[in-house]
Amino acid sequence: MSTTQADSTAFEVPVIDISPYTGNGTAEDRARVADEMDRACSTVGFVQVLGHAVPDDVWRGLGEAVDDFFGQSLEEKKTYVAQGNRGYSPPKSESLSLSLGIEAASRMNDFFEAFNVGTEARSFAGLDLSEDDYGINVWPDLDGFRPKVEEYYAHAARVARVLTSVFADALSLPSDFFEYLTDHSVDVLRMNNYALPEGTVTLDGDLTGMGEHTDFGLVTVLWADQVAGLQVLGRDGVWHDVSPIDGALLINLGDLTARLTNDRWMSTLHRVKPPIVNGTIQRRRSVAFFHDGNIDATIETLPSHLESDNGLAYEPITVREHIAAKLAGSRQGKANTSAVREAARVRSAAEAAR
Ligand SMILES: O=C(O)CCC(=O)C(=O)O
Ligand SMILES: [Fe+2]
Repeated sequence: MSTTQADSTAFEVPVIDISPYTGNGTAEDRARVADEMDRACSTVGFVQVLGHAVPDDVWRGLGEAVDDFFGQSLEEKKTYVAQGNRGYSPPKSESLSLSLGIEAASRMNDFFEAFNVGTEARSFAGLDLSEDDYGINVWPDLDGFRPKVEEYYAHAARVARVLTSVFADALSLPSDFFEYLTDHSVDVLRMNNYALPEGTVTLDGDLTGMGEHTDFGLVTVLWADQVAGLQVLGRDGVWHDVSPIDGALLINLGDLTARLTNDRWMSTLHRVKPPIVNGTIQRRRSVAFFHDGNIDATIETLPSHLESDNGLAYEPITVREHIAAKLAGSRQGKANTSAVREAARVRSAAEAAR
């Protein structure tokens, strides 16, 4: 067994049933869900969501698509390497902790491999958007892959939008508040595969599946295997193992929502450190849907949350500027010096674990 510095006692990721929002819930039921969301977002920043209404066959189809894609040879997968935040990322091509300005302790890039698709500028015919900001999808030549992924994508996008309407209620905002931030949202679906062919690296217990990071945008909807590996940094400064209960989607807030609420709602640090059992890593899959907001939207702290700034107010930032700074870190090895608050949290957790 590797040491993961995780302690799973006394840490729970709240379970919230959002069916009053996905169906026709009463005002009272919705208010209860919004209250639960406010509590979860201000104490944990991760939630397990039930009542999301993703049909079982769509859920299963996504898993099949992921297996089909990653089951190909590395050589085949590499033919889908693409520009920008699209296509295939081979193992060890990224280092997520640099998105926070932190050098990975192992100085080794993360071993996950990923395949990304997302919103394209050309889907918004009436708007003058650049493909450089959005990206052009590449689709593998695999039977059934594209329809399965597109079906799940549509559901994940729906769930993300339902969540922002829960957020609007929970933050006492007008119910259409998030619409002006998200009507041409930069959304990306990232399929992650954590598996290392035997003999490719030394299994020394210091391997990182995906380095510690916060997500960049408004909210992330995460479909994940129940295999161990995902760890979340609690307010106690300790990394906790998290795995979803049956049928739950995990959701977590990103930096932009933390900025809106001046950190009352948490963009929680997380990482993936699969346990190594008898010298082998158990394969794990996850699929993250990132709902990041319109590329040209300016994110500034809500007037209702300006008071709680402990002397550290966030400057307004556009979604474009924020994403560019984070990606420059994880993809080009350039530390993001503006993520001061998040980086301080990672360092103090490392100190505490010593
Ligand atoms: O694999 C996971 O469970 C987490 C993935 C993740 O954090 C990400 O893709 O941003
Ligand atoms: Fe993440």
